[in-house]
Amino acid sequence: MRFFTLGIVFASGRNLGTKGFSSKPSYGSYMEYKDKTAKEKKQRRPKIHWTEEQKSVLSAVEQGSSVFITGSAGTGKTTLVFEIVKLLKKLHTRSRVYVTASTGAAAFAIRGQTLHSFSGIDIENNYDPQNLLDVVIKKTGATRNWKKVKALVIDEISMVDAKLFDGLEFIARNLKDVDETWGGIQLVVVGDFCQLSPFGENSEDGKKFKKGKKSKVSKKSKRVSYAFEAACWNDSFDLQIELTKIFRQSDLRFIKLLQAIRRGESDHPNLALLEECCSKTECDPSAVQLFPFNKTVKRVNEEKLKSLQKDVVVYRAIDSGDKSRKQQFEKGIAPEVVTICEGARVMLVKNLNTWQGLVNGATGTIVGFDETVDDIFSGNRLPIVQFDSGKLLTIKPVEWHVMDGDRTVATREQIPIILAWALSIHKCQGMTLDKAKINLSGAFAYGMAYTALSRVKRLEDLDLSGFKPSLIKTNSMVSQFYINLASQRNSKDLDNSCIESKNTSSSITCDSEKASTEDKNDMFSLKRWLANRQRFLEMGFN
Ligand SMILES: Nc1ncnc2c1ncn2[C@@H]1O[C@H](COP(=O)(O)OP(=O)(O)OP(=O)(O)O)[C@@H](O)[C@H]1O
Repeated sequence: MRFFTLGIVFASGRNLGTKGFSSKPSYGSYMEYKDKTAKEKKQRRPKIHWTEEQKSVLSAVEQGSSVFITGSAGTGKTTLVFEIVKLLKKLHTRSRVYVTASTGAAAFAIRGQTLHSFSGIDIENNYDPQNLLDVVIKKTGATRNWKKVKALVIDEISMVDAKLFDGLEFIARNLKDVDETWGGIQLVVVGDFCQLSPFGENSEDGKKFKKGKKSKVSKKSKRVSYAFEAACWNDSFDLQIELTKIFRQSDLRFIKLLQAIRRGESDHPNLALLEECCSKTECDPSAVQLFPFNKTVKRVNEEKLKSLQKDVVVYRAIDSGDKSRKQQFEKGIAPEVVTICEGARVMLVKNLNTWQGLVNGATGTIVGFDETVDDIFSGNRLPIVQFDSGKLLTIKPVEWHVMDGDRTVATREQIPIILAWALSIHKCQGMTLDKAKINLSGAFAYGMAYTALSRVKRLEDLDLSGFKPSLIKTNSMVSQFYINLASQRNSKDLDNSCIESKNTSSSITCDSEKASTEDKNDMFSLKRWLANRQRFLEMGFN
């Protein structure tokens, strides 16, 4: 098994283009409308320059290795998954690659299906491996998936229980009838254990538990067990890698602050920076408000919509496909009903055009309804959104799919916006927000403060209330996991360097040059390199 963790490297955010869409498209027929939408999708996409870390993952995947990819928020995990899926499909053919995520929202984001629907496991199942196997064998579709799968991607692993992870491995080994870990399936597992997880003390039920209202759920979910605690975890991967180059933020002070919060440090000197964000007197009306609880979010959005005192327009989703699979839409981000009016604050919930900044999480205001374009299904005029970036766009319906491998089993058609005066912190995981007004009062979960604060690119875009250092919480098992991951990499670095330095006396110089050219701005890497160098000298190498 290999461990691989590079030093922390900071990079500036991507520069997005400025071209806008026409605000008043006029499409004669439904087919023309679909054609035009397809052409728009094919517009130039931004070029991604893969980092060395990302490249090492891609080359490992290309060689058939099983990998675990982790890293802070905004390190490009999801971006990498898309590229990995392309590679896997070339390696194993389309129909043998299954892309899954532990939640509906995450599954939509990576154009996959939920882990449960792929595997045939129900959420309420007892995770005893033999019991799980018995459940799956009775399901023809799931058994077929397991027999067919050659590569399995699992995103948002922080939300998968250790027992479930072991159970899935047991099923794979048995149904594949191959006596290897995971029955020889190439596994790609992705996630950040420092962000939110839905179970145990990390869920809203955890709050009930703390307050002493011992509900059935809270009793059951008292113990948090992370996938990395699974007995098969270490044998499951050839490579475990922590991506360290952060793309979402570029301000070094902010990055350091977020890293400290991610590690659960509630006394970091950079915490003082948050004080400035707490003392803002004027609230930017374009900022998305984030709250720990859904009920607050719903209340704020409803109150705001009502206060506009305008006629509302209602868009109902059109669902098609398998009835049981359609239920999955309820858990996803695709809204069933969108109720809006002129002046409403909204947010895109699908990437429309990454190059133009029209991405999941982009916010704007409804400035009117297009007189020339009807929603083909509801007959309503389509809404025109003035995005905060300045772009004006008529929002047309898009499709979300529930997949079973490479088969679409259900489709939802809806306009891809939701009301966005307020959102829950759980819902914003994975999003980049232009501006956020975060109220952390009552934040109850490990990683909640980190997940919320890491959504914005700059400290200036943050308006904070209800914050106290005690809200910074990281599970100690999670911290230990990351320390082990880093230290195993460090000792591997040292071993390799020692071998190199025995072979060539110039190896330290070469490494030094490499560090200074590749990681110019990377103080952490440099410090680590210096520490290693010191250890070298102490060991008698020079
Ligand atoms: N190699 C790269 N070059 C330039 N931009 C990149 C690169 N990799 C990722 N990005 C950009 O970084 C941003 C964050 O990426 P992404 O959403 O994939 O991060 P993430 O690790 O999945 O974040 P989160 O954990 O919050 O979901 C995106 O805008 C993405 O386009």
